[in-house]
Amino acid sequence: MSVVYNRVALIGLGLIASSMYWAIKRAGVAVEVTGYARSEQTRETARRIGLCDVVCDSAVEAVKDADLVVLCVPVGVMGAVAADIAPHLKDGCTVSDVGSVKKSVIEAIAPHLPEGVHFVPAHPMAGTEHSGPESGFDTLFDNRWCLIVPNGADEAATERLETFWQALGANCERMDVEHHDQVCAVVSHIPHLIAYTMVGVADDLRRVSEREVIKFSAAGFRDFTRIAASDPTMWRDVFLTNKEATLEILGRFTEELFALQRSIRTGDGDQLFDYFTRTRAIRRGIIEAGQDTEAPDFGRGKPQ
Ligand SMILES: NC(=O)c1ccc[n+]([C@@H]2O[C@H](COP(=O)([O-])OP(=O)(O)OC[C@H]3O[C@@H](n4cnc5c(N)ncnc54)[C@H](O)[C@@H]3O)[C@@H](O)[C@H]2O)c1
Ligand SMILES: O=C(O)C(=O)C[C@]1(C(=O)O)C=C[C@@H](O)C=C1
Repeated sequence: MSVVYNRVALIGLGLIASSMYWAIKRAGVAVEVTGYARSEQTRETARRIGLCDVVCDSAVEAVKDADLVVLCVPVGVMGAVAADIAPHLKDGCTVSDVGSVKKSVIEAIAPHLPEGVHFVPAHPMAGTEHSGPESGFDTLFDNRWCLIVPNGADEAATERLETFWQALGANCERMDVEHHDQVCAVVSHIPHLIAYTMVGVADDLRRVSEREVIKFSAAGFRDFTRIAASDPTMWRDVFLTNKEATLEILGRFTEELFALQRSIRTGDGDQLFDYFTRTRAIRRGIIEAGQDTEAPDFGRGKPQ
């Protein structure tokens, strides 16, 4: 793979930035990668594990002469970081982010950026429940979507960023801002809220959580606990900044939940069966589209 950006700066050295760094090295798409994280401890860890070619003690230093600057911090602090680095950006460089929410992040970042800097927001649809500089790995983005939200950005700068993400293993798709936030509310934000709630309910039932949860939990509840172990700062910010879309989808979700509750109470087995049949087809569709690498291959029939 050839070099796409000479110098890349990663601001915020957590799961996503560290995965980006290892994937950048694997692909050889940048000559030099600088990094900055707010806490001294994170910077020390980064230096110890060789995360980034140069770990800087300020964001201003990290973005100096960078051709691509990627903001990899929680969505609630994107604006403050943009304000800090804006006067020090190289003319003609691209600024991007990996935030899980787009409308509020664009509103927070864009006003700070000088003319002559290209702003191309992006969002890799890949992650784990882990966070911090030691949680990243180079295959995180392989065969995952990276949503690009150009929002009027320069075409050449957008295509260049797409080439970069493709080199990191992702497939790119462009989306407009509102659509992005609504889709992510459905496929990511509300599922996380449901997992947090389910694990919280189990925890409230102390008797259950102290013994039975650990002892009897099979795949179903374990999947919920994995998701509910996700970073509290990141997810607090997601819900506070994607209020409109998450409240709308949550409203739809509770309506459906009440309908199912009614079916259980009235003994409407047909309604429950039809509902579960419909949702099962969705799961199979995801697997057939090759989006779940851990799932069994339904095409091969039942396991022997
Ligand atoms: N974790 C996921 O599954 C996932 C997936 C896609 C996108 N995202 C988005 O990526 C971004 C980063 O998420 P992550 O999972 O890598 O989080 P993380 O908690 O692993 O890392 C965030 C990093 O940002 C640093 N940071 C926080 N405030 C800062 C500031 N003011 N200045 C500089 N650094 C600061 C933290 O110290 C930490 O190193 C978030 O915006 C999140 O919404 C996360
Ligand atoms: O795989 C996970 O654990 C994730 O939570 C990743 C996940 C998701 O919900 O799919 C989480 C947040 C993102 O913005 C994108 C991806």
